[in-house]
Amino acid sequence: MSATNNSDEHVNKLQHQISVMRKEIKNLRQLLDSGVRSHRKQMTSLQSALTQVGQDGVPQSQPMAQTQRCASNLLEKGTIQTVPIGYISSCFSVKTGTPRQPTICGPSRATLQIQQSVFNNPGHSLVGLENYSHVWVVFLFHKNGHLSYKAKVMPPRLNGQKVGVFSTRSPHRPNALGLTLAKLDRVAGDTLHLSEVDMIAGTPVLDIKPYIPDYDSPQHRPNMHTNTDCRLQPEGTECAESVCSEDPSPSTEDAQLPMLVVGMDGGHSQSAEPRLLTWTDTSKVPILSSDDTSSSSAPKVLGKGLSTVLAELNAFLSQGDDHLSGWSSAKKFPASDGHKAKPLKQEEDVARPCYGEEAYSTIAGWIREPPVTSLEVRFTPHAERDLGEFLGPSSADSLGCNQPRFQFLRCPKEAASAIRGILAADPRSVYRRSRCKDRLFFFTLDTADITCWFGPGFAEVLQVRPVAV
Ligand SMILES: C[S@@+](CC[C@H](N)C(=O)[O-])C[C@H]1O[C@@H](n2cnc3c(N)ncnc32)[C@H](O)[C@@H]1O
Repeated sequence: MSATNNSDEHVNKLQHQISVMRKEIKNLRQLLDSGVRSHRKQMTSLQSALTQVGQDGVPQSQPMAQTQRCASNLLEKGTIQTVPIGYISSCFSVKTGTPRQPTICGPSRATLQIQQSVFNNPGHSLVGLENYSHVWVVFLFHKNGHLSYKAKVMPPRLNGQKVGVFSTRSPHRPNALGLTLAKLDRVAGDTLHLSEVDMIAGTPVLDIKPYIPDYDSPQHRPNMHTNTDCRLQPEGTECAESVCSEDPSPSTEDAQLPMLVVGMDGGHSQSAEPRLLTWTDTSKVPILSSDDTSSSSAPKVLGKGLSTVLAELNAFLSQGDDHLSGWSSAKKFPASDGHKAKPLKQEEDVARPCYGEEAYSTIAGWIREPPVTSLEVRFTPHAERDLGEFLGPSSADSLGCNQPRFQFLRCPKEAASAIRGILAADPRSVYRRSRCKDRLFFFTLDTADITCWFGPGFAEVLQVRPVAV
């Protein structure tokens, strides 16, 4: 009897506990709901507040993380609030008479001071830029007068003929964005000293990027694994065997580009990076010695030792102007000054040729000699087979089966080439590279999901699967 009473009591206690817990859960749910509601409200007001910035100039005092979340939402929709990083002071005050392109008038000079409202220490944002001779300036045509634009325009030099606005550099375009490649004469603290500009005073500048011929000039681009000939491999059929093997020979394009690359021991007092000197017009570049410069292999030239290269360069230059015929701008080139190792300080006038004498562009040494080495890329036989299954976008379905099909890439061989390029450059973040070395790495290329892993000095593709639809 007493045992039954005890178990009844126990059941009652349990039931009571359950009902208390239910109440607590209900309360928690209510709290959560109201929290979510207020969070949503906050988000909406943040978004509308953000859209106001720039229109009324009121700075937002919202928490950073929330603001960034909202800003990224806006970015994804293509809505951005631009904040000029500075305003041009230039020798041109009105549009009339301002050069139509920077190449028209080299001595056209300007300065750009980075605004303190953008960075607490504006000068910090320019550290390293002194290694470059040219910068892209992205700016607003703020004096367009009206914001109208037409699909077809009449470029002055076409004398009345019309062409599509996007085939021109007309200021009257949607978004009124201008792009000028300016010469960077000097960086002094928070200020850039420029020449070869075509912007009027007061022009709001949105961004500055270093000019890097390897990225920005097709004739200077290194071999990008793009010379795949899909015709050698019937699309999606017999590719599997050799689809992933590396091209044995360098591209002919590579061989034809005798770009002179000279390592300069800039004796840089602030950074250990060497500067590279590259001739911008490779077609006019005299070749120093067939062994060293005809192959356009920058690391090879640099690998020789800077002093040897400088000695060779000086020897070449001291041979006189005869060797420079057909290269008129170089005749005035200040051979010794321009090539001597010279400390580059931010606040110092850099020994660069004056307008009309420059025949080169310079870039930071780490662009071509980065501390991150490129990786060897391998495919497992399994991954090769996977990739060989894919068809090109226009190939006829073989045997009517449901083979995976690329949308953009022309054939598995081209895909293998793209994968090689991506992995050789080690796409991992610094964090992943150091902290999660052993993790599998996934990425998507066209319609293929790629799985790989990284070992010391190599990346190996393990699997290539069609993207799940
Ligand atoms: C043809 S645009 C080319 C600008 C730039 N190099 C580009 O390709 O985007 C150059 C002309 O724009 C005009 N211009 C320069 N700064 C401007 C500004 N802030 N607002 C409106 N027009 C400007 C000048 O008349 C100049 O001759």
